[in-house]
Amino acid sequence: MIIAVDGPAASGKGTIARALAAHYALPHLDTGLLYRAVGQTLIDHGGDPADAKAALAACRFKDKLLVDPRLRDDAAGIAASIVSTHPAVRAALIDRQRSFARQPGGAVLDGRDIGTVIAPDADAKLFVRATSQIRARRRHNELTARGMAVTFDHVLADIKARDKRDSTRAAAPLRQAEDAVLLDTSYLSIESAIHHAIDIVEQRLAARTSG
Ligand SMILES: Nc1ncnc2c1ncn2[C@@H]1O[C@H](COP(=O)(O)OP(=O)(O)O)[C@@H](O)[C@H]1O
Ligand SMILES: Nc1ccn([C@@H]2O[C@H](COP(=O)(O)OP(=O)(O)O)[C@@H](O)[C@H]2O)c(=O)n1
Repeated sequence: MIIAVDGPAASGKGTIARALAAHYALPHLDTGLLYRAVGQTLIDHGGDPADAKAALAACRFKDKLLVDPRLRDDAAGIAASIVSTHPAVRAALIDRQRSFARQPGGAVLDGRDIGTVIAPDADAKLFVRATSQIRARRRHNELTARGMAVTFDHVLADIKARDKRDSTRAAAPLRQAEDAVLLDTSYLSIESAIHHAIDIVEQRLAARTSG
């Protein structure tokens, strides 16, 4: 079974994808980390994320970078959202994501274009959203808990800029797949968001077996 979980920054898609993976005993891939690794490689080497050629070269990052905690920083997120606008970067990362999705037994992937581009044939698709204020509050809490000195207003501005870039880019923009189920987590606790997500997947599976 392939489960696709998409949505904007800090909507809760990673939390939901990890919980679904644990519930169904499936492997999970946070595809945002791949773009963050490309962004971080450029930060480390003084490259410009807007330079498509430099960004493509940075796609050859070492796998050990994927566990580097710096990938969770704001700077890596912003650089990721710039490198991800280059079609050549998206193309360089596509095989890895598609083969993860198609491994025997299936997988859960979360990102921006899983339901639309990476796994359009996924068995269940969720589109997770929350208001930008609530997402900024969550991300701000997360960053300050990690000791980063960043203001709420700064995080909110970053989230809005990233939303705009992710949804207006020409290559694989952030959008809800037609057959994805919308899950608004704005006023849901983590537990209840996970509960709703499992319900959605169960309904999809039931519809598939009865249809
Ligand atoms: N429903 C929720 N209510 C409150 N906090 C949440 C909820 N879902 C996720 N979070 C918290 O918000 C932050 C961002 O969640 P995450 O799942 O990493 O989002 P995304 O993968 O969409 O960027 C994390 O600190 C997470 O624990
Ligand atoms: N499948 C994906 C995943 C991430 N991305 C890009 O990578 C950036 C970082 O993704 P992320 O999922 O780690 O970001 P958060 O939602 O966790 O803040 C996003 O802003 C997107 O621009 C993408 O283009 N396609």
